[in-house]
Amino acid sequence: MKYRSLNKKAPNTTFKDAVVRGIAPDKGLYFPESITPLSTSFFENIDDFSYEEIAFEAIKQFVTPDIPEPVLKTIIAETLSFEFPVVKVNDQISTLELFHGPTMAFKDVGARFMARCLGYFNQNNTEEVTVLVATSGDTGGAVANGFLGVKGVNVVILYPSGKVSDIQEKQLTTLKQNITALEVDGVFDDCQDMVKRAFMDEDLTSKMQLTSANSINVARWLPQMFYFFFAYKQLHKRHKDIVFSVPSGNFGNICAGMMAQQLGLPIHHFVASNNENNVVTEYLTTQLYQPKPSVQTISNAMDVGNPSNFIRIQEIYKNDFESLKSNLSSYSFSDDDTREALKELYTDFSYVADPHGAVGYLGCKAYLQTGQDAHCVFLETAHPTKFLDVVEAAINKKIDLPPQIEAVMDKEKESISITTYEDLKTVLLNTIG
Ligand SMILES: Cc1ncc(COP(=O)(O)O)c(C=O)c1O
Ligand SMILES: N[C@@H](CCOP(=O)(O)O)C(=O)O
Repeated sequence: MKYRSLNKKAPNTTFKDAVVRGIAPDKGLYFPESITPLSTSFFENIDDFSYEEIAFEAIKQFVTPDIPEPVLKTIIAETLSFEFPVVKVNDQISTLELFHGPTMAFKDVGARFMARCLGYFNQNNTEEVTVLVATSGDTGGAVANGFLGVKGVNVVILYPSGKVSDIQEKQLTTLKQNITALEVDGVFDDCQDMVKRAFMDEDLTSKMQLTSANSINVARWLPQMFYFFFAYKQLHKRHKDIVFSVPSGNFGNICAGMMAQQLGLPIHHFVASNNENNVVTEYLTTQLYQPKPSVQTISNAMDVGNPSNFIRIQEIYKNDFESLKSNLSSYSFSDDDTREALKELYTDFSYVADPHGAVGYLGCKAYLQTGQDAHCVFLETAHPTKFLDVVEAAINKKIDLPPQIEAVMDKEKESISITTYEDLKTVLLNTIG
């Protein structure tokens, strides 16, 4: 598969080159040159396929021949070594739990998949690669875990100081080895802007090979398609019209769902569930796309004011507003709404959600209230204990820590504080270059 830049000013390139570069030379996001739907018989017989086989069919066209089929099978088997259960909430709503991986957020799949692709591409390479990551909470931990100890790879994580949960901060600042954490005096969008600027900076790119492990990187983004297939396999016999409510920030996850739909997965509709960072909700109402500075919320990983993947969504729907609107609804909720939802899920359904999942649940409710006869699945994107204070206060109950979280609690944080892009450059040139 070849990839093209959505800024249209860079040459088309291979999967390998798109992964190693992260972003195109013209600053555009890479997008597959073509999408070939899977056969109808694949969907008719989906029950006969294992998750690994489904994932293989879904991603094969996007990564071969750069990743040969036998290597891809191994990468998928190693990536998908945990559960993806759908849990019933009530007759009209279920949740797809995506937090059973090592760092307990949905980012584990993409991070592990990308780390292995890069490891494969790098096996005979003597030059080191520096992976730059901006995080609003979960990507950093997942990438740190996925890339820990990978030969020839340095990881530099930028996170907004004071704006990630205590446990998220532990996950991204305590691993050390080839992982460096930079605590930025700013918001997530500042971190993301610095990362994107670094890719265009010849002072850096002439001295080091930089790539990204955010969803801008196709190897981090595309494996997120798998979730939608796994939910469909679990639900399709019981429910005809399946709707996904995706708690959204950088819009990589929902955009991966839209790619799954392009492959032919029968998804009835998408709901982009937002906290008060609601650029896309407003776009669908006003048709004006106006990125704005992010505001801090209790669903902090979605505190994004300028979602990177919106351009890919526009591409999927060919910049046709009506076509997008017929496939996507979007709602925005306050922190008070989110706390109420956490309480309601616990009191009425004995389900302990995290604040991001709670926003997804509210999205399902809002969509179903429009009178739609469908089954809505909200993605439970992180484990509730990652947001311990918020969740325990909302449900008025202590919750047990799983071993993955327990393991980081007493580890010592190590980070470097930075304020400006020049600070980032200095760190990269002095520590890594
Ligand atoms: C727990 C959680 N939920 C939702 C999101 C939003 O996902 P996306 O950025 O793909 O829209 C994130 C961060 O990406 C997250 O960490
Ligand atoms: N919510 C993310 C922000 C970055 O999203 P990504 O999918 O583009 O990596 C986070 O938790 O860091």
